[in-house]
Amino acid sequence: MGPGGFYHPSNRSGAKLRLHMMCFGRLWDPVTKYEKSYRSDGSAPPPLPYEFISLAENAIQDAQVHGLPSMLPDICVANLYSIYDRLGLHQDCDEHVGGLDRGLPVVSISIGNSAEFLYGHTRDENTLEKVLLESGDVLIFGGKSRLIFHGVKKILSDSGPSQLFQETLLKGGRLNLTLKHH
Ligand SMILES: O=C(O)CCC(=O)C(=O)O
Ligand SMILES: [Fe+2]
Repeated sequence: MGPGGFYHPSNRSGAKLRLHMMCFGRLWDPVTKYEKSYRSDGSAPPPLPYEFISLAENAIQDAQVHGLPSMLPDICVANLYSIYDRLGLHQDCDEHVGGLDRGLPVVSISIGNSAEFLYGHTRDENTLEKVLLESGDVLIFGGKSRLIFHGVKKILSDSGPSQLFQETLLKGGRLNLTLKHH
């Protein structure tokens, strides 16, 4: 919380999302998208840490067997979930159309409690696949799957590494770092 830190975002209808969020590198928000450089409290996003960039680049390199284009991230959206939080089905589609067309990958890193992650090529509930994202998992979606529908259905309590919860401020929550190129 506080300037530049986690806040409680709303969607376009004014309803609060069921998570807290902050950005590194540049600003994205469910309502203002990439339009604004400063948040309503006047704060600018903190710089994108070099370690985040290198994590994303290494992950994409490791996935090269799947023929994905490389991607130099310029934004990290950090989502913080309590065990009661979730994220509805959506597409990450506010990035430049050229990058979307080329299928520039998105790198999503999970830390803390596990999440039930749903994904599919349509919004149709019956065709959605489910995968459990555990602490340390890295999910990459790019190429033909860049505009996949996805969401977090549920956070599983007491499912993260106890040492992580003891030694950090992430007390029983889940942190997701989504790295992409605007
Ligand atoms: O928390 C997650 O695993 C997904 C986050 C996400 O889809 C997003 O921030 O756009
Ligand atoms: Fe997303």
